[in-house]
Amino acid sequence: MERPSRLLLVSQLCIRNTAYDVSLSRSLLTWKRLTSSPMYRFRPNMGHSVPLSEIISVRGEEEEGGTKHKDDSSWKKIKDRGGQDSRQAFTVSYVERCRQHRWRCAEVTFTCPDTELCWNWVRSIREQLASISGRPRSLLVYINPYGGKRQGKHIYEHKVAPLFAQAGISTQVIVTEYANHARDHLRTDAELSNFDGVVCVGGDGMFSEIIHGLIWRTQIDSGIDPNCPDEALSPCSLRIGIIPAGSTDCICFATVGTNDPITSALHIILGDSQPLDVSSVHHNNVFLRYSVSLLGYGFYGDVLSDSERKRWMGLARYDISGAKMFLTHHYYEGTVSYLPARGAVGTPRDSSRCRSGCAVCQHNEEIRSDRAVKYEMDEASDCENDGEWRTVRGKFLAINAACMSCACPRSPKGLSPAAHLADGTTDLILVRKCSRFNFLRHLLRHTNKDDQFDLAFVEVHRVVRFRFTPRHCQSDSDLELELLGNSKRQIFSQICRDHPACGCARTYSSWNCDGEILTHAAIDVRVHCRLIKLFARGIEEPQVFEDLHNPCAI
Ligand SMILES: CCCCCCCCCCCCC/C=C/[C@@H](O)[C@H](COP(=O)(O)O)NC(C)=O
Ligand SMILES: Nc1ncnc2c1ncn2[C@@H]1O[C@H](COP(=O)(O)OP(=O)(O)O)[C@@H](O)[C@H]1O
Ligand SMILES: [Ca+2]
Repeated sequence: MERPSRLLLVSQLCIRNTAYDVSLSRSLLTWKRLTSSPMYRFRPNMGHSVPLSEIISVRGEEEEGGTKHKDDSSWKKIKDRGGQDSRQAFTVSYVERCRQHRWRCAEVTFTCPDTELCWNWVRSIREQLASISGRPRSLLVYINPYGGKRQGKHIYEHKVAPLFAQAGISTQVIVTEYANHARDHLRTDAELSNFDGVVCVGGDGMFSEIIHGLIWRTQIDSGIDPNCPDEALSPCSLRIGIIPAGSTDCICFATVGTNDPITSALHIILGDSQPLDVSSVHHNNVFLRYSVSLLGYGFYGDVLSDSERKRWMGLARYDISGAKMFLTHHYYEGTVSYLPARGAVGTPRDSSRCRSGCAVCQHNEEIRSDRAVKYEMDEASDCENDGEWRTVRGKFLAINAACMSCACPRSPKGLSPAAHLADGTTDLILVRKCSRFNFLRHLLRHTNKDDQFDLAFVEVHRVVRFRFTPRHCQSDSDLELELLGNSKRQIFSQICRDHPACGCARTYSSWNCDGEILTHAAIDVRVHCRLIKLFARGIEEPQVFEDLHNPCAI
């Protein structure tokens, strides 16, 4: 156990009638059983340490007749059951790590011999907590009541709000009334200076609304034109917390390691910060959307278009549409050009993964800033100036770009398992036309340990920018999917009905952009390194929590 340096307080206090040596330093709260009791003499005395940075709150507490009366503000002398001795108690709530990256709120209650000492402990711990920088005091919360299983409001009220209250965080809560309510509120109405962060209760689609509002607002406030694909965008200063309450929730899963509202709430309370790359998507120099997870044309675009019509089925819609699109086996012709990430450490085939405090992300960030200083250029465009565009033409079943791993419960390692959250690159995955059997092999490898890229018809490139032009668009890039409209779609679906499960070429698919359908097939995508920040820390390596002592050992 780390020996706390410069102790602020040391006392003998009791936990459940057992005496402990308790100490507080600037970084740790430690309690260790006194060994004088004959009962414990021969048992190992490990002690227990909680980093100050993982303490949620401390509160004064009265213990009377076995029932506890919480009292945050005032301190009263209380009597024990016999009515003779006076005792005071305080309770510390802290983060406890459970299996599979889940966090829980654990509590330990210390009883003190006198009021003065007890008060001293509470005051000292509170002072240390107040000196931790980066913890939010005030949050703007958006709840999508219709996301996922429609549990957003319930999840927030029952699992999250009590924790925020306990941590002394004030909130303004907005339950959205229509799609894009949160986006539009953030763009124009929200008084952002009142808040230390924004909380999104919903799925990937809701998160997408939040980042669209926040990024847009930040650019307008900084005098940057978000429509220009070559502009270096200004990073958003407010962090975003995700309380998962949607269908896939891959952004939460890939940045925290689990989809659990309590774990997410605790990351927000501790004030974690995880920067995230964002891709901007343009069509003919007109801004379409931002993406942080999956940009998918072909298979994933078709699955999303089809599943939107089946929303009433709930979460099963992705399975039904997935199976249908797999059988339909459409492929699409087009040209992909991309700018490889040069000078960046890491490749999409690495066996190492982006984890909390990722060295690859940090290294690439340093390279970017060094270059920017050296060549006096903006950081976002430096990779592009010395790069060489490459072009791939062909028939594709799927074209996917993953700015992050896109891990989710359905695919725990994700679409691109070695992708990084904040390295300024996206992994461009090209799945060429192949047999259904081979495509199934590729898809199934998303769900097991085998490498989904180790197949002759799959290629993957780590890029900073790419463009896609569908074949029939090549001479007429203005063609809009929307204008294609129903007439052409009907012709194609007629053809497909005439040839069931034909595996035929369709002219256009659509792009699935973080769960939203894009209106154009020809797009220009550019990665903006660390444009936003989340209240998260990336997925922790397992040994981080194995090293920490388990309170159950007390
Ligand atoms: C035959 C077996 C096939 C298994 C294939 C498993 C691959 C799963 C890869 C999923 C990648 C998910 C990327 C996240 C996408 C979300 O933005 C989007 C929208 O999520 P939301 O509904 O808003 O939570 N969900 C989907 C399925 O397109
Ligand atoms: N009040 C609302 N009514 C209808 N749709 C909404 C509302 N608030 C948000 N939305 C939209 O609902 C869509 C799905 O939300 P999301 O929370 O991502 O759930 P899911 O993961 O189930 O798709 C998003 O595109 C979002 O814009
Ligand atoms: Ca990335």
